Amino acid sequence: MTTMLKGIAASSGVAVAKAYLLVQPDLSFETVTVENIENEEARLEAALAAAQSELQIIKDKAVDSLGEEAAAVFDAHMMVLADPDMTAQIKATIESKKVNAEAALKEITDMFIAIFEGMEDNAYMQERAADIKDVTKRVMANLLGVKLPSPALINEEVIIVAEDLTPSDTAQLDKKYVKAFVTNIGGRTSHSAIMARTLEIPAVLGTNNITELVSEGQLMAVSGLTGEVVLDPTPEQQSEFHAAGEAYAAQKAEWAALKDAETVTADGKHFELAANIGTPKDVEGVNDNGAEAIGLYRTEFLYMDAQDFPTEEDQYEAYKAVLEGMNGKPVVVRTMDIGGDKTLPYFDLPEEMNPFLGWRALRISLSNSGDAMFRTQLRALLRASVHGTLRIMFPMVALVTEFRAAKKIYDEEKAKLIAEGVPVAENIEVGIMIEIPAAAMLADQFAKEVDFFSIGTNDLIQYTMAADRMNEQVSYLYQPYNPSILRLINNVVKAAHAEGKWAGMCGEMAGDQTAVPLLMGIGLDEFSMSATSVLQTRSLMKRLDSKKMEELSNRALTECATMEEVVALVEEYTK
Ligand SMILES: C=C(OP(=O)(O)O)C(=O)O
Ligand SMILES: [Mg+2]
Repeated sequence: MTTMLKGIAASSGVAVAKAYLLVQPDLSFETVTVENIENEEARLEAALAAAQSELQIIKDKAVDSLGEEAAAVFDAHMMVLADPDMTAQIKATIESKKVNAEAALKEITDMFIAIFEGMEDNAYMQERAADIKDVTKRVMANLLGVKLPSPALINEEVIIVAEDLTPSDTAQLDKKYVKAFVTNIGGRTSHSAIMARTLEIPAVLGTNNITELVSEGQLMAVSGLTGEVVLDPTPEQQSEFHAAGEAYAAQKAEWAALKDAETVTADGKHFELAANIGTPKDVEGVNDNGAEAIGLYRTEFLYMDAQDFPTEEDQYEAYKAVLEGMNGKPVVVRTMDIGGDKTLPYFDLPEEMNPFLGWRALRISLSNSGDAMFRTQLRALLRASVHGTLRIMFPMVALVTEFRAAKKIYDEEKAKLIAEGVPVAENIEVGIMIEIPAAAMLADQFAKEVDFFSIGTNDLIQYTMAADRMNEQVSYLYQPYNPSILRLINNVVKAAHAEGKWAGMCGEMAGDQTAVPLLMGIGLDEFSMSATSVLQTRSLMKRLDSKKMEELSNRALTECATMEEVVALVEEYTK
């Protein structure tokens, strides 16, 4: 029977394909007495061999998409599988206890895990314990004949269904086969949504319970334009979704004609259209979509995709590649923003009640344990600065004194490099993100000391509304067009201009087609968004008159009490 549901439209595009459940299967089993020992040992051998070949394929794919170093973890897994001692002990247990392979596998691997985990001050052995756990799951799944989800093994067109997707899950999705994804949690500004837009994979998030409603292989139709998801669509519904997909493709082709056009309004005012990136690989998409700059390079992905802190040299290479790839166009690099929903396996972040209100981003960089990491990043950036137009930005600034402390460290590292005779570019702008209401309120004071602002609305909205950006139950409070948010933004832009500085925006609101007319009216200088939204925004700006948008924003700022009133006003002014 056809089921329809609605989630948050998080990445544009339409798809009709079979569901692929990326959820952990039930690996429970009964311990049974077996007579046929040989048969049990053969089952074990077969499961080990199947797990080995699955891992080989996963590893090969990971080498292609993430590089040798990041894929090395799978070598460790394959070594565990091939360990003759462990296999011998499992077989010995089957023989002596006359139990099924599942029970013997569990008994022996549990024993190894307990021994390794017990070596508390030996990080290497702790990691081996984690490897054994991972590998055991795969062998157990093969014994039980259930499928362990392995997105890297997908070789037909599917729609991924999951509770949530981590940035590294998302990075492994192959666009050739993954036609869309649908999740239980997350919203437009969650990192899975941002990655989906970068990869141009349609996505609907925050459906609450899609993982319970859909079964493996069930046909689904998904629209990342409207947030609609249909299970077992009728042939008519399938053709409707296909038609919507074609209309969207035609629209995209129209926008593509604006790739080399200037971003000017109908009355000739220029706005800078920039793109956000997560890795040097994304630069290609930035140029393909005709962006004029990179307004946010989220460097934390460099840290998240690594097995250990990235070295100064590794970072230098990444920053250089991005600067060179942009051919002299400005690149705003944000220093690392770890914490919140972004954790590092090799860095001990404390368990917190409220990670988004906790120890994250610049707060880590300015602490004793983050100091060395921060200085390494700044040195890599300063060294790379000669390869293009670099701007540096600090995330999560609440206090003027935090900016001063960060700037002092920056000045120290710059002076050291110059003393060492290392060339450093002369005019590197140093600015801050405005994503905490305290900084938005005090923008006039900050503006005297910083070179620029970039408003991070993803966080600014969640902190202003006290509504977690990942929690769909409070997503109704997550209101970019609420007059309170517009007033904060207006305060920031006007404060910057009063000091002769520029103000941009790198939160997802900058590419939101309802927000853009308001932001143009407020006088935002730079709009940085998913690369895939740039051309659509250029097309919108070309149609609009800047003076009329000023009138619109003034009215929204002074007359409106609710988001709905603002939206109605935008509709009236952009018809
Ligand atoms: C751009 C932002 O940063 P992130 O989404 O990485 O938190 C923001 O908060 O708006
Ligand atoms: Mg942020």
